[in-house]
Amino acid sequence: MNLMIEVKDIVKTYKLYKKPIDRLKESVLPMKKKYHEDFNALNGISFEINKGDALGILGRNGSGKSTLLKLITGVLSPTSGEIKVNGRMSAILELGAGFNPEYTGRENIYLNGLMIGLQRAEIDIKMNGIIDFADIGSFIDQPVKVYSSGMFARLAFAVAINVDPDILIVDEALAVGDVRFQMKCIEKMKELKANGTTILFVSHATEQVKRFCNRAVWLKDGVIEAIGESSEIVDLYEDYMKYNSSEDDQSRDAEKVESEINEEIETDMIFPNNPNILSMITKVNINGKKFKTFDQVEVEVEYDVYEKVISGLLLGVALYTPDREYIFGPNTHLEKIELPNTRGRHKVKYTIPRLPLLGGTYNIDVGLFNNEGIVCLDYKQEIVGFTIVNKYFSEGLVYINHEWEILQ
Ligand SMILES: Nc1ncnc2c1ncn2[C@@H]1O[C@H](COP(=O)(O)OP(=O)(O)OP(=O)(O)O)[C@@H](O)[C@H]1O
Repeated sequence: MNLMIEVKDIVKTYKLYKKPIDRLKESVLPMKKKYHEDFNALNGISFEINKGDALGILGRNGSGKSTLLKLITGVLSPTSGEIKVNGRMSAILELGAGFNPEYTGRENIYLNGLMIGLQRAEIDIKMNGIIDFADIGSFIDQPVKVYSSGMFARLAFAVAINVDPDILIVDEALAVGDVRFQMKCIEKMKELKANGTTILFVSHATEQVKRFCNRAVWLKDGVIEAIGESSEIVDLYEDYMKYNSSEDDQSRDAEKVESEINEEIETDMIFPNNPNILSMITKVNINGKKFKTFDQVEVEVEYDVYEKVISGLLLGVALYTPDREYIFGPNTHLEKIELPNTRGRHKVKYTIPRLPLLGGTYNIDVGLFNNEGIVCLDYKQEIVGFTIVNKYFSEGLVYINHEWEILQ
């Protein structure tokens, strides 16, 4: 095992001032009164990352994720503790960080390359690859202050990803940029991961962490709540968030999933004008609105693929209660079903032969993803629903097979 990052008992204390003037008072009257409160954004963090690990960093807003990444990249220094980094690191922390707004895109590629530790000649060799990857046309010779956030994202990613880093650090940035570009980035990140690059990845999209990372750490109020195998940690975190998410977190989640409820869509395949739409769910049908426990439920999903082919396309069908309790959500990738992924219209039938749910109302979400579920191509929340009505025969959410035995 090759240790790439070692974080030992890190504490990061920020000084919090009630009013801006307090900071000034404290600096001009240094030996007098203390005008600030100490706030530990991180408190006693220790972990190690080995070569080839992809570590997802989870935590609600303000839990200390960005602070941790800034400490690892050296943008900030810890108040106490030690961080050892072994290898060349490239990072996308905040979009535009590390860019000089007055420089052109091309000049900023040099600036970033030099900061990462490349020689000018090495940057020259990589320059065309980076420009091709960013794909922002003639803007590459414009000052970056005129860029849109999408262009920024493209350039920042193109640089960070194409400089052969030993360690790549990505903070949320994937959320910016269009689907096509996200897919390109994920492909490249997978390639880096396969070649042994160590990756640290902060994302509010827990599914991305589950699918892309092998390990994850959950930060809560500046301490490690859990660390380990990514799917386990994501499950723990999601469980916690279900009952403890703030409005802030919820609004982020709502942004993530554009829900289009019970939408009726065209019957003929129409190619969308928007080049970011690569595939779309066009129809979802269910074989009834009212069932009894153990009835067969069939959901037919029709979708269009607008690309010649979408590698790694997957379809997921998820069952929810009206309170958005997640009951069950298989997908074609996990179950090794080869989903048609070439240009044209396709139709898939999902069958639950004996639905074990007890009385109540249930909803179904349908999602199309690519790259083993990392990039969402289309998502229909609560697109169909049904009710289960029975004569009274049991209680609870699901019927679990069981036996009774009278022992005495
Ligand atoms: N420069 C600073 N001065 C004072 N407090 C700060 C400073 N930077 C961050 N903090 C505080 O430290 C805590 C951790 O912040 P941090 O940005 O690391 O959280 P985060 O998990 O990345 O949050 P988000 O998901 O919203 O980006 C927060 O309470 C934040 O308000």
